[in-house]
Amino acid sequence: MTLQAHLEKVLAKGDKAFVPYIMAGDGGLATLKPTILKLQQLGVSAIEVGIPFSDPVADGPTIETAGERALSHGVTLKKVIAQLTSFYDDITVPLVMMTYLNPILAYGIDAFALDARLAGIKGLIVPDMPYEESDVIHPALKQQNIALVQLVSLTSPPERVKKLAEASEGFIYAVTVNGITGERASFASQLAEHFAELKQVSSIPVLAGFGISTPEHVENFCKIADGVIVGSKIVTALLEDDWSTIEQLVQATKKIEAL
Ligand SMILES: O=P(O)(O)OC[C@@H](O)[C@@H](O)c1c[nH]c2ccccc12
Repeated sequence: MTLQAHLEKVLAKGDKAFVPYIMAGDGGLATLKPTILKLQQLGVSAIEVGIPFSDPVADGPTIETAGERALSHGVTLKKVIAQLTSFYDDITVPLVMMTYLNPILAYGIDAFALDARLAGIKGLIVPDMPYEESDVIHPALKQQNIALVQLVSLTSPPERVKKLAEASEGFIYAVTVNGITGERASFASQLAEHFAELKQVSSIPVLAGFGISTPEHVENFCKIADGVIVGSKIVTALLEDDWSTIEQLVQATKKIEAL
């Protein structure tokens, strides 16, 4: 099943999508399997699997230090893919990989796309690759049925939003703030309008991400979007082995009445 179909199945049940972000290999590569299987058991809709990178673009301090920890464990794109492949049969939740372009080019685009599919990757986010340059990897991804997810920022002009919304695959990653990843206390007030416009130009699910860190945030964004992506809060909770916080965030997507 494609990433989009997976998410639409969640939405058809009346739930909203919950997508946790994890830094692969934070705590060592051996943590990857138990973490993914436990999140899957909690009923998350997909998992964004981040590849640590020496030169990240949009990462705030929490994700950045998680990346440094993973790198100190010797984690690489190749090792993550090999590890995921080793428990492929246990994975039922769609995986969305977040990696920068350089590791993909170093891997070899066709080899990466093939190996990623064999590892259970259904979608890909490449934050430092502008949509205009996505032709470099898009054909290889298409061949392996891997959706290339586009990020839409708050500052994109309407024409560009429309273009990105049409080009995005799997879902649209709607960034909720101007700036970097990380927990936030509050959000801009006109977000409801922004999401309404985004929903209007998109035919695929629209998920909100950046700064979402409490059950209340999750509920609020689920009223205006099809679901949420939570990164920093999940990374911190995993570090502290605090599964009740994660469970509360997931549960907050299950009692949503649309506006
Ligand atoms: O950490 P936050 O604020 O909850 O946001 C999710 C984000 O961390 C995750 O999706 C992500 C991590 N690194 C990225 C780089 C670009 C875009 C998105 C990301």
